[in-house]
Formats: sequence, C-alpha cells, structure tokens
Amino acid sequence: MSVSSDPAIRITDLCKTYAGGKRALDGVTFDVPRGQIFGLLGPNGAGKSTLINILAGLVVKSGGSATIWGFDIDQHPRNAKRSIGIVPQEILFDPFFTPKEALEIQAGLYGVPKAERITNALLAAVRLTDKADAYARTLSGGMKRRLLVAKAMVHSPPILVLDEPTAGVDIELRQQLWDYVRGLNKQGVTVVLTTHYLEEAEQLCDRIAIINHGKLIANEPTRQLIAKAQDKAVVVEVDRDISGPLDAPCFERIEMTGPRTIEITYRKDKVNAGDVLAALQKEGLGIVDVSTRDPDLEDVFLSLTREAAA
Ligand SMILES: Nc1ncnc2c1ncn2[C@@H]1O[C@H](COP(=O)(O)OP(=O)(O)OP(=O)(O)O)[C@@H](O)[C@H]1O
Repeated sequence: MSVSSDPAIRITDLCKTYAGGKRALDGVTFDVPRGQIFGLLGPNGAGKSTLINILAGLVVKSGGSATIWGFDIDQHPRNAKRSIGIVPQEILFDPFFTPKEALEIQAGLYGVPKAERITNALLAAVRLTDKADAYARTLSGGMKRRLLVAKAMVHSPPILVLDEPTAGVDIELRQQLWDYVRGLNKQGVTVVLTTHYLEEAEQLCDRIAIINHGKLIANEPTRQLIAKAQDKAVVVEVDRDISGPLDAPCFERIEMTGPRTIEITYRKDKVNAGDVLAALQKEGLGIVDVSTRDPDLEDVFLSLTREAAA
C-alpha cells in the first residue's frame, strides 16, 4: 500500500535493452520526492522517454524495479497506473472527437464514475471551454497540447509526468502551460517533466536529475546543482579585430561572439578572471570592456555530460 512517506516515484537499478541490443537504461536509481517539480534532463537519446514509457506501462523493462506512489509497477500495475498521468511527447488524437468527448472517453477508460468526472473543470483549466465541442482536428497545435495535459488529469492522479511538453510550442503558450502546471503543483500534484530547455528546468524545477547514455549522472536540488558548476565565463571586448586563433592554458573554451568580442570560459576553481585577461594582454590585445557571466544550468549540463563522455 501507498504510505505518505513513500516517494512519489522510486526507480531502482532500472535497465532496458531493446531488441537489437541497444542499452537505453543502464542501472538507473533515483527517487522523485512527493510534492516537487522534478526535472529529468538529458541529451537526445539519453533514455528519458524509455524511462517514462516504462512508468506508463508502454515499454517492458529488462531489469530493476519502479514504484509509483508506493505501488510496484509489476505487482500492482493498476494502482500504479491510476497514480500517474502522462502527457506523451507525440500528439496523438482521434480527429473526430471533440475535446469534451476525448476527456469523457479517457475518464471512462480509467473507470471514473460519471458523477465524479471533472471534464468541464479540466476544459476550463486548460482554457478550452469555448472549444469543448469542436473537432480535435480543428484545434491548433497549442490547443492539442493543452488537451493532452487535460487528458492526463482525468483521473486526478497525484503525479503528472510531462514528456517534452513544450517542444515546438510558442513562448506564450509555454508560459500558460507552466502556469497551469505550477497551479497543479501548488495543489499538491507531484510533477515530473523532461525538457531540452535548460532555462525552463532551472526556473521550474525544485530538483533535477540528468541522464546520459542511459546512466544517471546528477540528481540534486536545482540550486545545489548550479552552485556546483565550476565553469565561469568572461566576455571581453578588445581593441582590435582578432585574426588568428587564441589559446592559453587557462582557457577552458573560447568563442568569438564578434570581430572584437570573445567569450572565454574558465574553471573558477583553478584560475580567475584576472588570469584570463592577463593571457589576452600577453597576446598583445588591449582590453576595452569586460563582463562576467555566472554559470547556469547549461554550463552544468555541458560539463557533466562532457565528464561522463570522457
Ligand atoms: N523501440 C526501440 N528500439 C530500439 N532502440 C530504441 C527504441 N526506442 C528507443 N531506442 C533507443 O534507445 C535510446 C534511448 O532513447 P529514448 O527515446 O529513451 O531517449 P530520449 O532521452 O527520450 O531522447 P529524446 O530526447 O530524443 O526523446 C536511443 O539510442 C534510441 O535510439
């Protein structure tokens, strides 16, 4: 049985090898604490969708275990499934159903009694009330996404999982979607999302796990993860056009952002901005302007995935 001290999701030594030998998950272990917005990040092909599809019961794992709201997905698949709502990456719809019908059918599939259905409230929450009776094929891409979120919530699950929910969605809609998701989270719904938008994860997530090549390489509160980043960048404007390549041992990465501007990344645990500027002056360049940039999640992500690949 589910007890309140159980994590929302517990994943233990989860493995998946697809037919053909591709090892998509290689012993992944982590908990999603209750009540959080949890980000699952990773480069393309890292194994995120595989993991979510195992939780959804769409992919059969090769090893390990997973519990959802305290229910083991093998031993209590029905209870596990009822505890989670999943918004898939792909938009899949029967074009001849209206949003209202789609939600009613979905509620029926979950065995939600008619009197307990929340179809109208869901339509209002995702701002589709005026489209309640329109055919799904007449909805815009953004409206379809919102309908998918509503479909995932018909059985009022305590956990909502969104797999790349904002890929190809414009900024305004993303903002609306996140407002809704934040609102659900305030009401106590645990949210798990996968995203490529690191900035989004940074703003939304309490905690972030990163997987790369099927392995977990980070799992920490967002702030702690960002604080760990050792890369820092300095943007320098110099007094002449830079013709040849520049290099110095204290440069971690260097990128020309204009004919006279350079962004140099350095390891703040090894050198400081003064060392970087001195190296430029040694090359005969005069410094006109300097600004520094603190590490963000993208830096953490890059350095962790680089380390994991090394
Ligand atoms: N049905 C399948 N058969 C064989 N290999 C698969 C199958 N599904 C996924 N893979 C492979 O498993 C690996 C992990 O894929 P997965 O879709 O889980 O990654 P992802 O992190 O979700 O990537 P993306 O962000 O691109 O969706 C990839 O190398 C992928 O090609």
